Amino acid sequence: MIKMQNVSFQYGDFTALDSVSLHEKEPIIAGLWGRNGAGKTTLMKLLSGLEKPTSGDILVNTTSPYNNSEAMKHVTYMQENHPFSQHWSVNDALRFGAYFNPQWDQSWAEYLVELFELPGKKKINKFSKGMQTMVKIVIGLASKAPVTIMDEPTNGLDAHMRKKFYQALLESYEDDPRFIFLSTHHIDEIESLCEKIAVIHAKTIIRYEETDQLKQQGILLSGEESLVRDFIKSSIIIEERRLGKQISVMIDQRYTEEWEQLANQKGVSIEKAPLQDYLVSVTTEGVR
Ligand SMILES: Nc1ncnc2c1ncn2[C@@H]1O[C@H](COP(=O)(O)OP(=O)(O)OP(=O)(O)O)[C@@H](O)[C@H]1O
Repeated sequence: MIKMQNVSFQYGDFTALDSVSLHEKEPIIAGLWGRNGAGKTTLMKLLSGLEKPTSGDILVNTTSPYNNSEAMKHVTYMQENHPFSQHWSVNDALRFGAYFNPQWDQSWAEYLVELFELPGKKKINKFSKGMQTMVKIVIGLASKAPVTIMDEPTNGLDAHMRKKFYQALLESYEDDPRFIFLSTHHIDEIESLCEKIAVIHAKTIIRYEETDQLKQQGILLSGEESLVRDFIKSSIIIEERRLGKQISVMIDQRYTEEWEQLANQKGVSIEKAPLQDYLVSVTTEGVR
């Protein structure tokens, strides 16, 4: 489906991505998590052929995406601020979607427009941020492209609409399994949908793992400082807070029953770190 091998990318003198490798051969829903400016959009632009890598190789469905209109018939990329024409209504956007995507599913498009209660004739530039996101979702899912890339697809959606998005995405994926890649900086918003998660940091992909596996990482320990320090021994501390004689640390370990039993024996309090906190901590330079 997609393969990036040692890909680097520069905007002029500035290196935005450095030696990125990412390989997925299964049709799955995968997430791309990274902090602001980490390079999510740049990576997505490279995958969708909008930018040419400075070095390295990219294959999408076995062909190089850059400047390759044939390959791009099988890739849909919905950008964070998608450049819809000033004059387009939803109906116009659907017409263009149908024109550019050979696998376009008009009945799905109409179903989604109804699901999101979008007015078909109103100009998209008069829509709220959340409504513009919904239009992106409609085009992205109705395209049924084997590689569907969506930058920040939950941007501006309220809880109710987010739920509708989850439902639509999963239904669409079950009907037609394909590689769907979603970026976010709030992992909680997409984690339940994604089988795997890629983490981008320091200009490269530092993890690409099963979501269930990643969710087990990160242990929070707190208690009297000497007890906690003695307990963690050589584990890597990725976050540390102090309150008088007490400290609270996060360590980069898998939460297991064994850790739980040991902590209880030593009088150290233990909990599983929330995934978002864990990701923020592993991508924060400093405490080690
Ligand atoms: N056109 C450009 N010219 C120069 N630098 C750029 C350009 N576009 C992005 N960058 C830089 O490249 C880096 C990665 O940007 P990118 O937009 O890919 O990050 P992102 O993870 O999508 O960020 P965010 O979550 O804030 O949208 C940032 O440091 C950004 O300032």
